[in-house]
Amino acid sequence: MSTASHLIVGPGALGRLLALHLAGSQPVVLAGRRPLPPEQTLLTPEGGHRIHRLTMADSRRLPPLAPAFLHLTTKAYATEAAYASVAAQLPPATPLVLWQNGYQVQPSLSLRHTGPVLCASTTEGAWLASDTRVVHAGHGLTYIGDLDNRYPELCRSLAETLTDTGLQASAVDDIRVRLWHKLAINAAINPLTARYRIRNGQLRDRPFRSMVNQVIEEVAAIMAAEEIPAPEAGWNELVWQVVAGTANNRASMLQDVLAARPTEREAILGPLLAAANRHDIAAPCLIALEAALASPDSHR
Ligand SMILES: NC(=O)C1=CN([C@@H]2O[C@H](COP(=O)(O)OP(=O)(O)OC[C@H]3O[C@@H](n4cnc5c(N)ncnc54)[C@H](OP(=O)(O)O)[C@@H]3O)[C@@H](O)[C@H]2O)C=CC1
Ligand SMILES: CC(C)(CO)C(=O)C(=O)O
Repeated sequence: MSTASHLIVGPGALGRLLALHLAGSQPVVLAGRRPLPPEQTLLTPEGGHRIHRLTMADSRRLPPLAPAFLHLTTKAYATEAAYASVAAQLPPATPLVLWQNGYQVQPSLSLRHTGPVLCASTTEGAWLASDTRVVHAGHGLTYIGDLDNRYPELCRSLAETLTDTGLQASAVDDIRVRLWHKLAINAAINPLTARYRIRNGQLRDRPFRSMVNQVIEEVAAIMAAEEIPAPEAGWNELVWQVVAGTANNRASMLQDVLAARPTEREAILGPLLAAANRHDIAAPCLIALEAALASPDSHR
């Protein structure tokens, strides 16, 4: 049985970014559902490149492995299926690391998986240029924690490993709050940019600015009811800072809509709408965005 330290399932933008950072110093296996060339190139934000020959595997037929970490880097809507396909092939106590945006898979898999479940919330940015190239668009920060704070040492050790490879990471004891803060940002930016096919910075213009502010108002009320502490600078500042910092970006949800792929709307809007329902809070803007994105016309 191989002692590959990191098994990464989901060889997309984030999975390859992670694999190509870890590969210089750690045993890594990158697993997916379709064959990819083992030689992979990472284009760095500084304009350089790193090439590694990665060990690739079919996620449905893994070689015998006992990894120190199983990283799931699929989109939120594909994560349960990816987990189901690999979990039975691995020792049940294998630590799992969930890299998804939103707050959908984190609570359910934390309950279901028998080993430790760590959650990563990252502001790294990556996109795929081809089957052999991933572009690291911008450096970010990654927070690692588990929902019940049962594995602080494991979180620290993973954060140190990631930082050593060039992905700056910290272990935190409030990952739930951090995931909800990121979800607030994604809820205010992604659905509107996807619905109106605009770049993030255009949200500052009329008529979108007031729509963003209305979404923030609804999100803030839901967060308060869920007892998620507001960021120090307030919800408005949190969102508008990210809009300014990513003004030229096409948000991931817009990219998904343009490429006719499913979006992560359920993982981002779903937990907010469920909480609004639980606390009897009106959320007309979030409901309208969810309905617009759920409609088959959203991809036209
Ligand atoms: N990219 C980024 O910069 C960031 C991404 N994130 C989050 O990370 C997650 C992943 O995003 P990203 O990397 O961009 O997404 P991608 O779509 O680029 O990658 C997802 C990968 O998962 C694979 N996959 C899907 N189902 C399975 C399965 N059952 N078994 C194995 N592999 C599977 C897909 O392969 P296939 O080709 O077969 O469909 C694809 O390679 C998302 O939740 C996203 O929100 C968070 C912060 C930044
Ligand atoms: C922060 C933001 C909105 C940047 O585009 C993002 O996370 C995304 O596109 O999903």
